Amino acid sequence: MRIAGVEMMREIDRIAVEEIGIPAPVLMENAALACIRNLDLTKGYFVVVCGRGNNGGDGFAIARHLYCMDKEVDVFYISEGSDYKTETRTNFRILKRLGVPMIPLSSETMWSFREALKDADVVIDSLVGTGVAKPLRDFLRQVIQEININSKYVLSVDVPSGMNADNGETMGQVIDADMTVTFQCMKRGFLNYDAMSKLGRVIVENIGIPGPVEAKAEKGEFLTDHALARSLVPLRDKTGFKSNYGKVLVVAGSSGFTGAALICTEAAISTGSGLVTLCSREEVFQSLVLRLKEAMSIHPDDLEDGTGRADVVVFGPGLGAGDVTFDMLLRVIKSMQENGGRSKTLLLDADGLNVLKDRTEILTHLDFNVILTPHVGEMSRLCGLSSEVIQKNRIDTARSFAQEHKCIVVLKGYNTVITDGKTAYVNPTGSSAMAQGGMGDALAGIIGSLCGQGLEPLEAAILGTYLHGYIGDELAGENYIVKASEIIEAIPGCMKRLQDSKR
Ligand SMILES: NC(=O)C1=CN([C@@H]2O[C@H](COP(=O)(O)OP(=O)(O)OC[C@H]3O[C@@H](n4cnc5c(N)ncnc54)[C@H](O)[C@@H]3O)[C@@H](O)[C@H]2O)[C@H](O)CC1
Ligand SMILES: [K+]
Repeated sequence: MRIAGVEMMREIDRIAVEEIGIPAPVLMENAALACIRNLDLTKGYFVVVCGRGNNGGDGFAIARHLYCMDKEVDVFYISEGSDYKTETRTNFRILKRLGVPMIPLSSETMWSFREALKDADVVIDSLVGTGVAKPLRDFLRQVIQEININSKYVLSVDVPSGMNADNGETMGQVIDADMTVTFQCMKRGFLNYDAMSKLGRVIVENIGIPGPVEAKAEKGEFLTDHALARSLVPLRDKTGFKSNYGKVLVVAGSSGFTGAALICTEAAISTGSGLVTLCSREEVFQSLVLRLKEAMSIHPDDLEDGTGRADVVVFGPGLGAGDVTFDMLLRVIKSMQENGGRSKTLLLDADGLNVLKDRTEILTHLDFNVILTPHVGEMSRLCGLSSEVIQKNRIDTARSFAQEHKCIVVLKGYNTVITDGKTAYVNPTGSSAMAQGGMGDALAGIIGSLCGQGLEPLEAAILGTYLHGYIGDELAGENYIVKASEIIEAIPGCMKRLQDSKR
């Protein structure tokens, strides 16, 4: 599914109507019906609040459908401002002719508006959508405030009115929606963490604009959907041998951080790697000896050997952020450069990222694939921006770092961003039930394993993050929190279910 901002939505609309010739009233009708589909039609009394742009037009059309269904409908509308656009005027006039109660909003009608809001089972917010990107006029702010204070349940049409669809910021005042039915594409602004609490449940509805039209206006930003993730799960050949499923070297763990090594290694094994080797220090193996059943092990002195044999090196979990780790990283990089590494991948996580602080230029001239999996703190150390700035611009930050350093960035957190600098995918799975130590180590092992099984690094990162969160969501359905070890146990079953699913 594509992610779009204001300009891209306008362009999609223009191409659909002007170049392809889909009549604009058809799109408005489809938009209205998409909202109707998501309304609780067992309810009896609906209040529709309409602005003067096409978002208001959608609202007028929704009111008509509710009227046709014999629902009690009151329409309140902004009576002053710019002229109606053609389709909005058409829908406004139809309602007038039908005799649907229509009340212009003003200070005189504010009292009856308030009473209607209190009585309404559902309030439909059709004030403004993607057409406004500047601070709202005072009167509109007041209307929004009344809706927020007095309504039981609000469905926002396309965008909660007052939210900037590009960045999620509030333009003076914003509707606090229970559900947002947005059209055709996920809006970029909805991915802003601060915006999420205003959206309620988000439903993306197709309004009859064909995919190729969207593609013409596309800006390379997508939400990973189930169908994409499913299509990426590797098919295992009947005659496959362990050497067909990738050799992964995990370089991880130190005294006090043995769990990181164990989790990362086991995650790679459970995701389906043919051979997984852990490179760690003696003391790590002493405490893991009884637990690592399927993995092989090597001593750090043999790092070059292990790197030479591996298709993928996952480097960093629990290693420590000192010079020893940095030296090990340089040895891995040198060995990968020397071993003709175009198809090989280095995944850097945790301390593998921390040792790159102020040294990220070493990433730019490597002959093999590099994947970085930072959380926001690690991203901040890598790029020098504050966590606050990064969180407000997650896609842009990850994308420009990936572009500049010629690598793939997986910026972790709610709505993890995966990007190679050209395209960016936002992952919709996972929740704070997974916010625990060890989760990142598991993700690194999963992505590394998928690379070794032949997925392109970007694909491996897209599927790995989706799968990791998908498993977390399944487990969180019945558990308050989810442990990394539980994720690992569930990987094979979830991969099978994902692959077999029809959605
Ligand atoms: N994208 C599509 O294919 C379709 C979109 N539909 C709906 O149309 C809106 C976008 O409509 P548009 O007319 O461009 O803009 P809005 O309705 O969001 O708002 C414009 C409206 O707002 C008023 N206004 C402007 N600035 C201010 C301000 N500072 N303060 C207060 N009010 C302001 C002014 O009256 C403008 O006219 C999209 O979201 C969808 O809901 C289609 O119906 C289907 C196809
Ligand atoms: K709206």
